[in-house]
Amino acid sequence: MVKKRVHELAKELNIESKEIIKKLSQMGIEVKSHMSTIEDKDVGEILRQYRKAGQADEKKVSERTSKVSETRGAPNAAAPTARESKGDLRRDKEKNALDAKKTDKNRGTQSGSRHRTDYNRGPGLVDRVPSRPPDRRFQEKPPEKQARPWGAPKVEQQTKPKMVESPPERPKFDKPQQDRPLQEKRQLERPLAEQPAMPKPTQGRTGQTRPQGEHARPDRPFHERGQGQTKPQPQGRTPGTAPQQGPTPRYPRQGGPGRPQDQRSAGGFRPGGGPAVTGARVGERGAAPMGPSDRRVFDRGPGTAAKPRTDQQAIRPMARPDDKGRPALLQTKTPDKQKPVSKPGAQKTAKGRYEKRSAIAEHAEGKLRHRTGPRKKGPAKSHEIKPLQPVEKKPVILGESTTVQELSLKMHKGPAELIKKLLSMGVMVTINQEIDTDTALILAEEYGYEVEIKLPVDLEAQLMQEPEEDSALLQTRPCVVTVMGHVDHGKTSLLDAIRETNVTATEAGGITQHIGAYQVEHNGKKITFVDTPGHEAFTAMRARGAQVTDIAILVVAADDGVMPQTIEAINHSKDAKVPIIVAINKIDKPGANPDRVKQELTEHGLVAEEWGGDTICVNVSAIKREGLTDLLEMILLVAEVSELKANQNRPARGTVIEAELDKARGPVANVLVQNGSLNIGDTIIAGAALGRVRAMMDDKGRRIKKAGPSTPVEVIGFSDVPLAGDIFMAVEDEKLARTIVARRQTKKREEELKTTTRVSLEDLFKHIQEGQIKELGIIVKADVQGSVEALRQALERLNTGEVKVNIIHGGVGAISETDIMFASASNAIIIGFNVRPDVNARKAAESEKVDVRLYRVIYDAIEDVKAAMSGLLDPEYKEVMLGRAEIRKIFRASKIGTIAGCYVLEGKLERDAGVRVVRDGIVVHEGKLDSLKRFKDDVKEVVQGYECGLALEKFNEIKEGDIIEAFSIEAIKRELS
Ligand SMILES: Nc1nc2c(ncn2[C@@H]2O[C@H](COP(=O)(O)OP(=O)(O)OP(=O)(O)O)[C@@H](O)[C@H]2O)c(=O)[nH]1
Repeated sequence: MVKKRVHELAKELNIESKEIIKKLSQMGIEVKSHMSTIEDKDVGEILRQYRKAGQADEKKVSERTSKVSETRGAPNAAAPTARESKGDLRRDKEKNALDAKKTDKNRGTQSGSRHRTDYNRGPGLVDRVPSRPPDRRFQEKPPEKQARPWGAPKVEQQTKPKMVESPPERPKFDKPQQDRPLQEKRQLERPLAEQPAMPKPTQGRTGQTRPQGEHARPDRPFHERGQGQTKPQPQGRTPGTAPQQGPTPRYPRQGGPGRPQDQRSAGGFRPGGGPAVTGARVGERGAAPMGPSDRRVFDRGPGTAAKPRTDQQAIRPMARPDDKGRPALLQTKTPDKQKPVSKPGAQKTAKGRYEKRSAIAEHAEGKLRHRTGPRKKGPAKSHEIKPLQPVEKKPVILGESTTVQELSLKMHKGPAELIKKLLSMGVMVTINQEIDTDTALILAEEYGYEVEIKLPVDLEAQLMQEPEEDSALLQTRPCVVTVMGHVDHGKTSLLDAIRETNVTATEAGGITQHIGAYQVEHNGKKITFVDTPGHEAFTAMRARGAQVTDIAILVVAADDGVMPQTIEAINHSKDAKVPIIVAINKIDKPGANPDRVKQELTEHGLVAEEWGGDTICVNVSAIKREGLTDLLEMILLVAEVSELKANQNRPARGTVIEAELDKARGPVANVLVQNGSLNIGDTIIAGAALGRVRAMMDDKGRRIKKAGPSTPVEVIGFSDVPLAGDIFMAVEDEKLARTIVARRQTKKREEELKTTTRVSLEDLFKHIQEGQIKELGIIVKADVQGSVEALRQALERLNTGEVKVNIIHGGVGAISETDIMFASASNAIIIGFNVRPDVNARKAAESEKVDVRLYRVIYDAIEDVKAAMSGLLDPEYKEVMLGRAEIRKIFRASKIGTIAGCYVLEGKLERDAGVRVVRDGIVVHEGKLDSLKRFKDDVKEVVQGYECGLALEKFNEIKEGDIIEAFSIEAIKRELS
């Protein structure tokens, strides 16, 4: 017969092998391990001892279960007493073990064996396993770990009332159902974090042999000690217990972590599983194998009187906003005294959490709701999910101008999208190109943006702003007189006569070519005269905002009468609201007729005083110096009536009359100080020129240190040459002046780029239509003088009523850089016949944007000009220069012909390009390439810096030094004019 091993016997007895070993040791039998064999007699002895103990257990269990049945008023169908079969020892033992575990579990112990159950039962059983102490691991666990699982029957509590230390409090567990709401309410009033997941053991500890005070720590609250276990659970909880970490299980688990599997199975409840021992009892109440929801029903049933509060703890309802209408039991409101550890605002936080969940849920469903009531303050506020608000487009703030990129950032649109949009609007821009405010405004409005235009602070206006004058500081100033009139009516002669100087003699050709300003004194009063070459300068000055003159002297030759420029001068003076004094000059001449002049003036709104009008007319003779005094007196009279005053104790301000660049002195400006005083050392600004007054000369060339109002002076010290008509001023803030000058220079360059319109045959008709061009200047260059003359005559015959052809220059030879510069200065085009521009001329033509037309047939040149003047020029094809090569060596081959060894000077030569042979600027041949080689290989192209060999189609008369020009003809799109 095979001997039993230790573990086999232990398994048979459902105990641990260790206990068998210990038992054998007590019997004086030493075994090494659980695999050791045991003699049959020893096995019999052990079995005998355990059977004896098992019978005692059965008896006790039977007694307990009977009492439970009596207490619950239900038949004890599953009582162990029903089992009479002594042969089924193992099942009996298991049953006893299960009952024992239930008891232990309620005590808070984790005894998994019958042995331990026996150990707790009394001294009589301890002797059997004296060496095994109680398992402290489970007793020392936190209360949550020792809690009785939900659903565990309270049979032991009922069957062992003698173990309860405070019997009078027991009825609390046996309260009828109507008392439970209060209990549940207390349970719910407790913050979730305070509530342990499991009920604390109450009965279990009382059933232990260990003295009550053993586990009770003096520093712990009373209810955590042994005495506290007799109290109802809600009150027996520890205020201030550490908040439970992690989510609270809705239902207590039957077998928590660390619990032996056997105990779990013996817990009396198997969710979804077959009924265990206590499951049978559940079934007695009409409950089938239950799920979690069933458990709650079960625990709240009438038959669960002994059940304390586990269900409320497990299925504690969450705080809900609709608690108001719910029974008090389910409401979450808690009196302050019932929540000793609840933090201020905890209730709101819980609510806020709920609201957050609700908001998330609503958001997920796309049902964003709008809060109608006032928003509650508190911690929950930060957790709320606000409903999405429609994105509001902020107004686009525009400045003076903006780039496409800046606008795209402001409008949150892609630059490409804006460029595309602008293109559809007919505006072709790049990403970094500036667009004006109007365009930006339209574009922003296209995308539904509001636009705010905030122009930067206008420093210019700030500078130009005239300070308010204190009338007490104003003093009478000399009047400024401008002399105007038709050509050769004697303006300069009259001034000469007045100044008693002879300026005319110094003028080249006797024609006034610059603006002069002079000051004379008559009867102790100064008069400043400004001589102008004509009305255009006058107009230009006014266009720049300069109201230079106080009185206009209109010179009309008595023998000539009112002429076109006289009329223009009248109109300008009227437009400037300047009083006019008519000087009828040359009265000494035999044909002089002042009355006819007065008559003619009346036709233009100037009626002489003697004829009942208000126009002063003075008969003068500049040559004979007659009537000059009368004229001066009339000037002073008008000035007096005008009450011309100025403050000479303020920074100077005036107008640039003329300016030039002197080789020795640098920029020199003739300025008229109109207000304030200009001093040496003053920082001055005029247009885009900045400077500091280094020296000043009066109209007689004398150095002065100060120039008061209405004083013409020559100023040295400008950094650049200002323009005639620019307003100049002395500024105290040099930094501001520099900033403004920099801006003006930038603006000036931009305007120059915008307004520079070079005439070309392509847009000639457009300019003619716009009235910008009334004369077409042409420079003719040809290979021979005969061609020049032929072209000149042919072109000059093309004059029409709208435009006149003016051959400003004609010559023989290649087109030079000088020709280009001349054409640029005259805004003319260049027509080349059988000639080519040299390298410098080509570069100059590109930079100066001079239109250079090259022809080999005179007729073509004439037809082009004719078509351009009539708007019929067909610019469908345009020659594009590809490159130039110089012939450096000539090779002659009998089969091929003449081969040119070339060096590509610029660009490239292409095999299929058109070529032109240019010798000394003269085109000697135009045709195509026959071959293009690099060494022995045919190539498609040869670029700059490389040598090549080429042969021309049907042309062998090439020479070393000839230039081969390669070109292509490109079709260009005709634009509608
Ligand atoms: N007989 C006579 N000749 C005069 C008189 N005044 C000017 N002249 C002559 O007229 C011609 C033109 O005189 P200017 O003083 O140059 O005339 P202007 O109006 O200044 O001419 P621009 O400067 O070209 O506009 C000169 O030959 C003068 O000698 C005059 O009172 N009598």
